[in-house]
Amino acid sequence: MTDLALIRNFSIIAHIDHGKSTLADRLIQHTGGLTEREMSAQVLDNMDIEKERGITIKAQTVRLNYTAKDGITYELNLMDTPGHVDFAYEVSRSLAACEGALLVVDAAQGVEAQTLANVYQSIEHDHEIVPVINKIDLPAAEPDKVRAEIEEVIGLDASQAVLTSAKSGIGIAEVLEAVVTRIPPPKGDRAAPLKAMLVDSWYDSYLGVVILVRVIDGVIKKGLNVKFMAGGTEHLIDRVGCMTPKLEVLEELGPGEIGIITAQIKEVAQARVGDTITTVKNGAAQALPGFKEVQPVVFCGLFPVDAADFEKLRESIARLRLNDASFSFEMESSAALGFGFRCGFLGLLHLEIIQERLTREYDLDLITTAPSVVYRIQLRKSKTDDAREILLHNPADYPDPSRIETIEEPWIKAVIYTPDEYLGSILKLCQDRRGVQTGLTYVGGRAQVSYELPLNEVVFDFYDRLKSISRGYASFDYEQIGLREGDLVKMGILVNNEPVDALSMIVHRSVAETRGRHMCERLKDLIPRHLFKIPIQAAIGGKVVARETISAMRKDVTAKCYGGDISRKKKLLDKQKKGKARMREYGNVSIPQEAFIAALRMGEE
Ligand SMILES: Nc1nc2c(ncn2[C@@H]2O[C@H](COP(=O)(O)OP(=O)(O)OP(=O)(O)O)[C@@H](O)[C@H]2O)c(=O)[nH]1
Repeated sequence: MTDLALIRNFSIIAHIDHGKSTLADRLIQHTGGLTEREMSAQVLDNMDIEKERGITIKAQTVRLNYTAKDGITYELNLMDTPGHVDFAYEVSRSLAACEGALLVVDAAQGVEAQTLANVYQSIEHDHEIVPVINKIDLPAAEPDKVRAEIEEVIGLDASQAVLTSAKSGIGIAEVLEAVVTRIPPPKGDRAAPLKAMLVDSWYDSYLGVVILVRVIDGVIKKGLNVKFMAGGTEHLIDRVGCMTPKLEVLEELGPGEIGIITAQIKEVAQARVGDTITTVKNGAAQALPGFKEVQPVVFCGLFPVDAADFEKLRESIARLRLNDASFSFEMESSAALGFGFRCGFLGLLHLEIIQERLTREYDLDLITTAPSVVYRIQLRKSKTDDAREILLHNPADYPDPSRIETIEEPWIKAVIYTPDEYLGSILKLCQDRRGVQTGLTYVGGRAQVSYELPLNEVVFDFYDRLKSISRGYASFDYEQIGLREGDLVKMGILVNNEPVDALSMIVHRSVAETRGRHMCERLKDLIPRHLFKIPIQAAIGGKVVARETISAMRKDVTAKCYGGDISRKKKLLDKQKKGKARMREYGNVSIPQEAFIAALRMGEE
């Protein structure tokens, strides 16, 4: 156990790409946590997909032993936080485990939407915030301007901001000194009943479920019987340690310390982020505040392209779920797609990550149906059924419209930060997505716009569109603000007069016709011609709101080689067959896999 006065717990908050992971790696290197050789790039982002996309998904923590200028060796616990809005709750728990934060701002880009969102959270946790202006090596760096911006926009004193280049290693020692001298040590009582916050958990193939904890009061050690207060389960601690970033086994973790424990737990679902850990005997009476059950907000169906892969998909999903308790799945069957799973995610990025891992790590070809949010529907009484409330996760389960009293949809509050010249197009985008503007301010040639938007309008491609119309300069952050009633209807898509349930979606009546028209136009381009004419229709109830027709193909593809080289003909047929494997048959129409996702991108409106 370390004396409380010598502990510093801090996190790094930053907008995506401002250099958080690079700085973290430098701090580890400087304090000797790893030798140069062990120092593979970006130690903290240890998942492949994280590395590829350059974003942090899971919070990780490392302990650094730093001997400061005063000659004293301090225990620094550096918490890496996820850098994406989908993981906001995990961020809030990581922040709650610290007393301070380094606020990393890119010297060329300045303050961005996500910087603001995270810094306000950090302020709410009463953190001491140390501004770090990074990337000062860039020719476009303007540290003085960024310093002024931090003061003006966030209201923090930035006169003592540390200037760094994490890439070339400038200012790293200064950052460590600032952590020791400016961030306060934790408080805690060793004699009090154990109270530790479960900050994060992940699955390790050797250790089983590993739990990251922050001890508030008391002591946690091997052999202790503990209770997870929200989860209601009891476990025997079999290992206590910390990451340096290698695992180092410790005797115990005392108040104020951050470290890891294992307890023969098989699934991360049992170790819920934000839970309070106490002893079974003489434990704490009250749990720590702030625990929340995470709920998936975006749902979609995942179906194997090849029905024979269903079992493999089931196993792969179950395995992924061992390590990610925040996504949910249940079996679903669709008339057109056969057997698959309805899965729930924290957001679109989370959806993409899971989908990508299934495709890549488990080698599965998947069809993803239209993502949908969760709607709350009040049903009227019918002859056979009482009035009741349902939660709709799947457009295919949309009830008989005559029974619907009200439908409510989730809304978000979004903050967009953009250079002035893109403001007009951004306002139009938000307006087209049924947004309600709630604020607009200017700071140094940049606009900060706040909008309330239906989540349903954001889940498809809002972020991509925002990035493309602002050439990547606009940034976006959101939080959920609850349900609101809306005039929402189910729009079905018929291909050759057959409903394709995987393409049906819930839309607001005011935009249904436009969406329906776009969808039909897109499908017309995406579905190959057949030997017969194919009508594509968008319909609400029995009413067709848009229609396109794919004209018939004139000739059989092999007709060209009639009487010619037989091997060429065979090749063509093979090619066709391969193409077919990635198609889905609807009645007698083949729809390529890409059509399912591509058709959902709303595109220019
Ligand atoms: N020129 C320059 N580039 C830097 C510096 N620090 C980081 N970078 C680069 O900026 C990019 C983003 O850095 P990361 O450390 O991955 O950013 P991050 O903030 O951790 O990103 P998330 O994990 O997505 O939040 C990388 O290409 C880094 O090499 C710096 O001081 N100077």
